[in-house]
Amino acid sequence: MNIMQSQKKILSLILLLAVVVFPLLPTPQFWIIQANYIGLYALVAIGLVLLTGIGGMTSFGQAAFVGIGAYTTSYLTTACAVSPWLTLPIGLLITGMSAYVLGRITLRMSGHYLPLATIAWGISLYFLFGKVEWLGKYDGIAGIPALQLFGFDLAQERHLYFLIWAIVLGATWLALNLLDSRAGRAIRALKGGRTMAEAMGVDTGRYKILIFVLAALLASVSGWLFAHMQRTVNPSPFSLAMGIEYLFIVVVGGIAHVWGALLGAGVLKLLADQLQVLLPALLGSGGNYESIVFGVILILLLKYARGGLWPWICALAARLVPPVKKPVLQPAASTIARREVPAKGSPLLQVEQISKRFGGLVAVNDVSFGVKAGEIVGLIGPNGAGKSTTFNLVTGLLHASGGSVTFNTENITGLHSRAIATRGIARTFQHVKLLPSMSALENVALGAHLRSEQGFVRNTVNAMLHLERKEEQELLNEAARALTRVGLQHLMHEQAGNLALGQQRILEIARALCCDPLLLLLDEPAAGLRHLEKQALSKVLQELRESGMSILLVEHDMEFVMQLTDHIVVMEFGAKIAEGTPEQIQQHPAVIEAYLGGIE
Ligand SMILES: Nc1ncnc2c1ncn2[C@@H]1O[C@H](COP(=O)(O)OP(=O)(O)OP(=O)(O)O)[C@@H](O)[C@H]1O
Repeated sequence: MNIMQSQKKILSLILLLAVVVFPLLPTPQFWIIQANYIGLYALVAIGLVLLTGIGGMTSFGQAAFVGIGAYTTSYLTTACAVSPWLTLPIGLLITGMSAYVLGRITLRMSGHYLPLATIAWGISLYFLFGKVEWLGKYDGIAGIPALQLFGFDLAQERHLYFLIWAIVLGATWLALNLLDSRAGRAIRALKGGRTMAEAMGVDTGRYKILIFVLAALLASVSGWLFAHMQRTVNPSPFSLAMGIEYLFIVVVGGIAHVWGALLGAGVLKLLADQLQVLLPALLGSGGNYESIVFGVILILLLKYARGGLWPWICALAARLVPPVKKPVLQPAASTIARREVPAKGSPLLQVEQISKRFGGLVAVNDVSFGVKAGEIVGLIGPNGAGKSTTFNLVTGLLHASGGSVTFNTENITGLHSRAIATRGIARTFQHVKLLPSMSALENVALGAHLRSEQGFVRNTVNAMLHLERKEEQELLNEAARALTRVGLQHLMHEQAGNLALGQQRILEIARALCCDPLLLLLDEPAAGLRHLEKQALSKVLQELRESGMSILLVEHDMEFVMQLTDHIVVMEFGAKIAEGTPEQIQQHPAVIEAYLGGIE
């Protein structure tokens, strides 16, 4: 166990002790009730951190899921005398199913359409609670029984406190574990957009649904606890206004931090209580003035501290107690199965008469070429020649209007990028697509996503319970090996966003290598690199070729291409105009005319 881990363990123990001791002290009842409310808000907020702060999907509708949990138990315990301990799983099932259906319909929406959709179902469910006869309409349901556990009467706030906070800390632990895993990297990659994550083999649709359902389940548990704490429910606490308040909590606490959810819930609840007393006294009349103050705080936060309070506190703590530098991992020999590499010189990729039309524009026109195992092929041409489009056709980011692509004897035409990544084609991007707040090691480990042998559900459950530590260590070891291969091992714990552009480009290559590809597709790998960096990159690529890797690269830097590649394909206006060895291409009249004409 290293020093960082022991520091974390000590902090966790102090926190646990504080939570346990708080109600045992002669703490006034008022503060116990406040702590219970903070716990209920924190549960919803943890889900929102996963969904919005980390997954990048803004939801205004979480209060409706709290409502489903609360109304399910309220109705079943009062009208059907079902035990509250049975209504909890029933509520979770109903919430989970509703969230799954809503998620399937709405999560495909992009931009502002998704938040608008969450507002729509938030409002719909609120009115549903208020209109249904057997749910008591706007008067709601009263006479909900208190919880009983091991002979303890949880009607007493001090007793209920322990249950609420055990659940909150449990949820915090599960969420932190989830994020610190292969599944967590996939979830964090969602914010970087679909393209990169899918190219690394991440099923983005599945992970979006996963965190949507998890966030809804946490909200549902909060609703269940709320109903048995209040002993009465009506639609008001589940309205759109409350949905906005939950979002406000995570923005204040730190929208991308699980601990920020707890902090935001505490700060908001305590602030609201103080303002509710203070403002009417100051202004001389009653009213919801605290909402105005919250509005102003929100605007100030969005302008000056978008990350919220948690990162601010962490930065302060790091200044007081500088964090211990993590040691550079010395990668052990790989323990994960690798693909069988085809014999050097055997045909690996064959592109046959491929075409792509964008409306009236023919971006790629009947282009054919091949890549043999163990060779580096360059795809060159002037700007707009169709090189990137060809790349995107090979990697499944675009679908061809005609022609075919065969890889390792299999026809892969029309497959989507995840399926193509699964077959052993990994790529980098013209405009670097890294996750800037993640470390270099974690970014590279994302490339190893497909190398886990566990299924989706098992992997997620194991990740939440931290039962996959051995496999996680193997994946991180693979990432460390890839970083060592490209000479960036000394930067493995550095945030990717802090690296120079040249290093970021090489980091993308390491991430692609971590997929254990048979073919590496590099889109302008030398763009923006200085002379020495280009030389270093060229050396890395030559070493990869020597180790049997096949590479197809698009590049503008002629010197780089000519000294590195075995074979070159030249495109102009979407068509192939020449191909051959670097020497042949340098002499080719059509190339000199069309492309190298200006460089005598
Ligand atoms: N999604 C798209 N919709 C419409 N036109 C597109 C699209 N993508 C590319 N094009 C057009 O297709 C042509 C080829 O573009 P492409 O990006 O493949 O060229 P390139 O050779 O990679 O250029 P560069 O070297 O500047 O990156 C260009 O005219 C471009 O404007």
